[in-house]
Amino acid sequence: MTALNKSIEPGDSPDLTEERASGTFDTNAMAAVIYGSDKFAQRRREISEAISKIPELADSAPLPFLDRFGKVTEGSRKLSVILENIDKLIDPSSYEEGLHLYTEVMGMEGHPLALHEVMFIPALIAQASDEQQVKWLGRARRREIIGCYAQTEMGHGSNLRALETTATYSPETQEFILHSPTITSLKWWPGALGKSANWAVVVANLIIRDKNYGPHPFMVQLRDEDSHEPLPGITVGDIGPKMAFNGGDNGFLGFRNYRIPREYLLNRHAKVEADGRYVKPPHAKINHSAMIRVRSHMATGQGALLAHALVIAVRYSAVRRQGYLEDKSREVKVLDYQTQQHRLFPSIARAYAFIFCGFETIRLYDQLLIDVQNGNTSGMADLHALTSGLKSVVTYQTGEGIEQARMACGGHGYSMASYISEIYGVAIGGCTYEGENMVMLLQLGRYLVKSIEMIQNGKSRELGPMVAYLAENESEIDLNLGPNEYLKVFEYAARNQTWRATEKFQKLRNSGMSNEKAWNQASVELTRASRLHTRLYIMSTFINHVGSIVDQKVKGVLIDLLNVHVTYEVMDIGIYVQGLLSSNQMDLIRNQLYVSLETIRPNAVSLVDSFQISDMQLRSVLGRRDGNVYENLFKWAKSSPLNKTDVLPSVTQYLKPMMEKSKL
Ligand SMILES: CCCCC/C=C/C(=O)SCCNC(=O)CCNC(=O)[C@H](O)C(C)(C)COP(=O)(O)OP(=O)(O)OC[C@H]1O[C@@H](n2cnc3c(N)ncnc32)[C@H](O)[C@@H]1OP(=O)(O)O
Ligand SMILES: Cc1cc2nc3c(=O)[nH]c(=O)nc-3n(C[C@H](O)[C@H](O)[C@H](O)COP(=O)(O)OP(=O)(O)OC[C@H]3O[C@@H](n4cnc5c(N)ncnc54)[C@H](O)[C@@H]3O)c2cc1C
Repeated sequence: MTALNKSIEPGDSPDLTEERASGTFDTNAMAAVIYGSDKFAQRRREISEAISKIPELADSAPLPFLDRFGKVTEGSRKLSVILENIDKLIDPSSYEEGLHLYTEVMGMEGHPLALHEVMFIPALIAQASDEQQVKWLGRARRREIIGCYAQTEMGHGSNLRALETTATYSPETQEFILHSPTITSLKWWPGALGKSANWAVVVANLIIRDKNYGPHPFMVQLRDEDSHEPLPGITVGDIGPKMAFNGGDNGFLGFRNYRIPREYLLNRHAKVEADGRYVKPPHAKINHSAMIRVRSHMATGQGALLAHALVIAVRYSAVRRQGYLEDKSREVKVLDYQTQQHRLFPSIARAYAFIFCGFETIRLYDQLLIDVQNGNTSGMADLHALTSGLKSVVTYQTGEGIEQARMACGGHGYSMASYISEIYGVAIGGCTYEGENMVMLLQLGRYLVKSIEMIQNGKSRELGPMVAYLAENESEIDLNLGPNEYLKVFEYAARNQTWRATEKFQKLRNSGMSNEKAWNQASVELTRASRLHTRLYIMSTFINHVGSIVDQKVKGVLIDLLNVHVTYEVMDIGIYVQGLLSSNQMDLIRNQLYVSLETIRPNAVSLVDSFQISDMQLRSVLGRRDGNVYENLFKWAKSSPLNKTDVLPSVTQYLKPMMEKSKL
């Protein structure tokens, strides 16, 4: 009989083999659920296999041992090997296959095409007219040019209305003149801008005859396509090392009266005629669409990052033995401690929840894109509100989960051999990019306040399906009935907090305070409402997704995981449900959580194996598939450049003379 867990191989650590043997479901079937289809899960495995057969695609050294220059060079080197072999590796027309290929080979530290695929091409698809797409999209897709998305400035990120870069239209020459008037107007942060990109989608204020029409996207050539030297009028470079993404070249960019043709305004939606007449877009915020796209994909992306950390921590916890339970003859696997399970299993549930929730959000974005291309922008506000909250909650909780995973690995978690700190650095970048989390929670807060105002004005029937619960009344909760009852608990918490926060805002405003001051004074409460609303959405998409699964064994374990999720999440928001649940009910939930941790325990390793993240992609000594951690940890340490010689020049030059001097 073949094992249900497909990761078992001879030579593996017996501890991991034992864990895998206790799994109750087929990990390939679970991978099909995680990656949307059996076909794609299978393609991922085939691509990983094909990559492993090309030695030049492997890291030339463990990435933590490379300096910044080495990391940037390594990214470009591997990219060139990928492109030489691309037809052997993937279907080049598949975005998903490409993403898997890049993630596996490049890792997460950044590379020259990261923003090209994630923002530049999508911005062209969403914002360039058909004619402009003929001109640039094919070139971008064939990678004849490398692009980035340059919006944020040194002095302005969250508040787009304050951007300083200008694009002034000159009807005489039919050109836009791009200019950076101050230091604070320098574009600052765009990924791949510093050294790699030769084109950019630049967001600048459109000025026509002294009137400012606000931020618009322009296609701008930055570097000569032959020499790669910056073009006259362009100042560009790298912004220096960061917390993570150090294989990437986030950059700065300034313009000195730099001219581009009128046709370089991305004009699918807004246009400037030759005589300077402005043609308005169908929605004032349509220029923000590249950001909505990235935010829509962030739940899946962050779920994957959390998954990376959990693969490492759960596998390692099954081979790490420390202390005793009943049997004093052998130390136990640390995964058997309830505290360890409480640290890790709710995060496994969240990783699955984020991935499933991401499917739904991407579907909503793809639908919106079609609608907008057909001139229907009515869904924009809803998706903007939803994705603003979602990116904030998933990035924060992912960071929390990764940090717990690191601590769950004890001392070795702190070593770069675990690679967890790199994953953490990458993940928490998401709390900031695509809109700082507090700012985005307040965007959702605005939407929630408006929803309450609709109810107050007798327009409950006009509420969208995601906020309809705000108009409902509390009902009795019977927690024995399963996940849907927990959903009602969350609805209660989100509804109560949204009403309380809105009423606080309204009361302050009615007391004579300005709208802005009242908003500011209610803002912490509003962000709390936004988080609860978003967590409700995540829970409901998790429940719906599990309900749709056909394979009964997979569904069974996901129901167990859902039980971990709903009980943990409700305990976590205890303070918001005190008016609904008695202390007996809270005790009941707490006990259900502890039982559900025990229930999931035999499947813990199989649940993380199902993410099917190869060793190459994981880059973690602690998280190796075979569980042979200790001998490889020693090998890894020995490969440190510091160990090339027994006596370092710094010892000879400084420490020895110091010790000699002290002897005198
Ligand atoms: C692999 C790693 C990749 C990393 C890549 C990273 C890339 C980046 O980070 S790119 C740069 C990202 N930058 C941001 O995300 C900036 C964040 N700020 C904003 O998005 C905006 O400034 C804002 C949304 C916070 C506010 O927009 P603003 O134009 O200033 O609008 P108002 O606050 O006045 O709101 C007016 C009105 O418009 C609604 N609205 C705003 N955005 C949208 C939208 N995208 N779609 C639909 N509606 C939108 C907003 O809700 C307001 O509505 P009302 O309340 O009805 O007035
Ligand atoms: C890894 C990484 C990659 C990036 N890639 C790109 C890229 O490719 N292209 C690009 O254009 N940009 C990029 N950025 C920039 C990024 O989008 C901005 O840094 C981000 O939007 C936050 O803006 P800020 O830096 O101005 O933060 P600030 O707005 O200065 O935030 C500072 C503090 O002020 C608070 N704050 C600000 N406004 C308000 C408000 N209205 N109400 C309450 N609190 C407020 C925030 O909550 C935060 O606590 C990247 C950033 C990072 C970290």
